[in-house]
Amino acid sequence: MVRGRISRLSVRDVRFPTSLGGHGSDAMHTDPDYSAAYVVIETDAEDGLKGCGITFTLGKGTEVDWSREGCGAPGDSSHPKCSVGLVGQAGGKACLEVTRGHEEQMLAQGYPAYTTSCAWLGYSDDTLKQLCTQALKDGWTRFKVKVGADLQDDERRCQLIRDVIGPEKTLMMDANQRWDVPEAVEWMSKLAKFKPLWIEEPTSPDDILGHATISKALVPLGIGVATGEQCHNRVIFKQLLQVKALQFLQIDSCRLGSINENLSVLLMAKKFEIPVCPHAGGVGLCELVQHLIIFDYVSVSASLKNRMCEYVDHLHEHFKYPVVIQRASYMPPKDAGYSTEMKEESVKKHQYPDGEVWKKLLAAQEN
Ligand SMILES: C[C@H](O)[C@@H](O)[C@@H](O)[C@H](O)C(=O)O
Ligand SMILES: [Mg+2]
Repeated sequence: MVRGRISRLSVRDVRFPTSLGGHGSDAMHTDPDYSAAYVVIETDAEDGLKGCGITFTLGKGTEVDWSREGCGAPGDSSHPKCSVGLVGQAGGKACLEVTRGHEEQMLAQGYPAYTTSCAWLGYSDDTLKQLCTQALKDGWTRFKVKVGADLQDDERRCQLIRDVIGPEKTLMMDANQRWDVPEAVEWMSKLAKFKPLWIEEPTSPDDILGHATISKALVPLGIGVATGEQCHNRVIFKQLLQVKALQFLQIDSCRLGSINENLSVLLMAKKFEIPVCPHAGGVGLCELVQHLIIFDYVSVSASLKNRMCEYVDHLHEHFKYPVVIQRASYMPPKDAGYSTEMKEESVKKHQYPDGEVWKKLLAAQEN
């Protein structure tokens, strides 16, 4: 049923200076400022029905998305590191069939997560050690480390992490597209001793056959290939699945334009029996993707084997309905909608370049 007509649309450039602390840094993106074009569509409906959307970027990309979304055509994102998610906030629960037992299990235990927050590439060894130690204490058992810029550094950092977390905990590696195909195989042969479960984005995300070659070469080493955070539609995923290019499929709630596109990928993954381990982090990606992955468990995959959702411990405080993590798991959100809405106060403060935070930072840069 249609309620109300669109009465106002706003697009704002919201940026968080994450580069100052090295948060989010990897072999490809050395100083990201986690940012978003934040869209709110208001209606004249009496109950104040509105829709909120985010396009995650690493800073400057917001300008591109800002102009595109301003034209009312979100959904396609083809430049590095930008994701689009736009959805009504007033919907109820997803109206698809659920399996009651699994729903109850989720409500009690949550969906298993892994953390990327301990081992960004720009963190010092001390920070790495300290964050891994703390994460272990907090109950985390699965960790992801950024690799790919310098082999010696990678070896030292991975050793350091294994020393803290021990041989049994799960370790994943993420190269953020840094290598070509032979280089990926060679590099991972050197890092195999640290027993990674997967290597993520070993090469260009568009190189479907390249991923297949890497997958095949790494099977004897017991390392899977994970990819998907840059895949913008179901056709790319279809081909990755068809040529056995991945062992772990990483949907991104915003990069794949629309919930429907995400759902079709979840269904394909089920058909090919490949576990979905969503990409998250950035600005609001954890908030959004938790809905999709819990739906996947309850209504599609019905399995937790080899499955976990990424968690990144930044910027949740700016969201009206932030994720709830307990015992290293995502607890199912209880509010209606897609958890996309940001706090107005945060948006105002971080608006670029006029928000309070940026005014100060830009003034300091000039002096
Ligand atoms: C630039 C970003 O922080 C990426 O490093 C991040 O999204 C990453 O690829 C991830 O898998 O979490
Ligand atoms: Mg990644």
